[in-house]
Amino acid sequence: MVLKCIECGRKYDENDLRYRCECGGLLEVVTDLDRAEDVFDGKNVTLWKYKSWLPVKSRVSLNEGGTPLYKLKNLEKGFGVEIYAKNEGANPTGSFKDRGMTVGVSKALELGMDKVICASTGNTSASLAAYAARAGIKAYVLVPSGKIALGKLAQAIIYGARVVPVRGNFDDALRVVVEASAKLGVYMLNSINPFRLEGQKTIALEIYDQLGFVPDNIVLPVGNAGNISAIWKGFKELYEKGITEKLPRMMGIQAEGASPLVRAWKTGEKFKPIEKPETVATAIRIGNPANWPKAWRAVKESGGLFESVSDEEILQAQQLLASKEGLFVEPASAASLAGLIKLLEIGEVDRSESYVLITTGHGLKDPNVVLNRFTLPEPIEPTLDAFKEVIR
Ligand SMILES: Cc1ncc(COP(=O)(O)O)c(C=O)c1O
Ligand SMILES: N[C@@H](CCOP(=O)(O)O)C(=O)O
Repeated sequence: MVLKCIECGRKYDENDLRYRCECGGLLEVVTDLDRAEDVFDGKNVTLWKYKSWLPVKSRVSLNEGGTPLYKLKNLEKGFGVEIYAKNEGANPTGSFKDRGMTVGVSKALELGMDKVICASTGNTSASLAAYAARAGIKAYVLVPSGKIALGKLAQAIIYGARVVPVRGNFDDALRVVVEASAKLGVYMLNSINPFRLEGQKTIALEIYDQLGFVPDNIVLPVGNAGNISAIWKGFKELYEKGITEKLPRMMGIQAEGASPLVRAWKTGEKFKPIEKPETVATAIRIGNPANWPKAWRAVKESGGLFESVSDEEILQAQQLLASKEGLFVEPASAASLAGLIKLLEIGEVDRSESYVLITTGHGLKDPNVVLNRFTLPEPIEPTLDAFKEVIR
């Protein structure tokens, strides 16, 4: 396997320690499709079932992947469309990042690296910390001070990472991490690292394996824009290998206050970062998505779209998923349903098609966002009469 620049096509050895091309372009792994096996029988789905599609030989694993794909029957009745959710909150640390980290940390060991680093709005740091612990190597995680959900911070701390709060947002932290990885000999495991995205492309492989068909549309939240690029790469490889005959449309959803891709998409202007991103969905509070050229290509090639949703729409969708389907996801993940609802309302989508929402992270990671919106009633006396009063 080799690394290839998505801008100029220059190739590099897979063991070159680099994250970008000399021209500055993003790199991607060129998968050896002759080696990739047709294992799609709908059985025993886990990430490592697809090892012949992945660019590593070693394996640092916590049994990631194999996440449930639910048919959202109650929401389907309400909205009159076929909807599924691929629930990535069921991964070992509660988000899709584990798919990237099992491959990324395995690659770090193959390259002989004993220190890893990332910038994070929370989930990447939790996941990197866990996989570094499993591998017995040191993790440094830089997070925007005061802007990371409680559960994610607790995870990074308890897994033993060196947590470094930064006075600034995610984009500022990532700048420092990119410099540190170039100058201090630490291996960077943000999604600019193409091996991270190889792990994440297994979401596509699993969706096909579990459904037995390629859905018409994939709807997912977009932050640093790695996941949408990775999932598209997975579907394209299935297609290029001749296993599937169809490709889905990729629909990327951003929060209104952090939506540089939506702005460029809708205005036709050149992509420009947002200086001060803001949203209740802290996981996607990102103004300068590092993978934006890959995400743009995924949406363009697939005939998809970018759309934005307000914080209120995100929180309502979070409540809907929990109260109608028993799925508690974090706010960023609910942006996928919020996006689909908005697209249905404005008539931008076809009601006869199927939609798979990627619910990217577990709701328990960010309990405050729920507790801040709801107040408990006064306590009652411990008697049946008091309870009867309540339900009267
Ligand atoms: C829960 C959650 N959802 C969505 C995203 C967005 O994914 P990406 O950065 O790959 O676009 C992130 C991280 O950015 C996340 O943590
Ligand atoms: N939401 C992410 C942001 C960083 O994205 P990455 O995929 O580039 O690591 C996080 O959890 O930190």
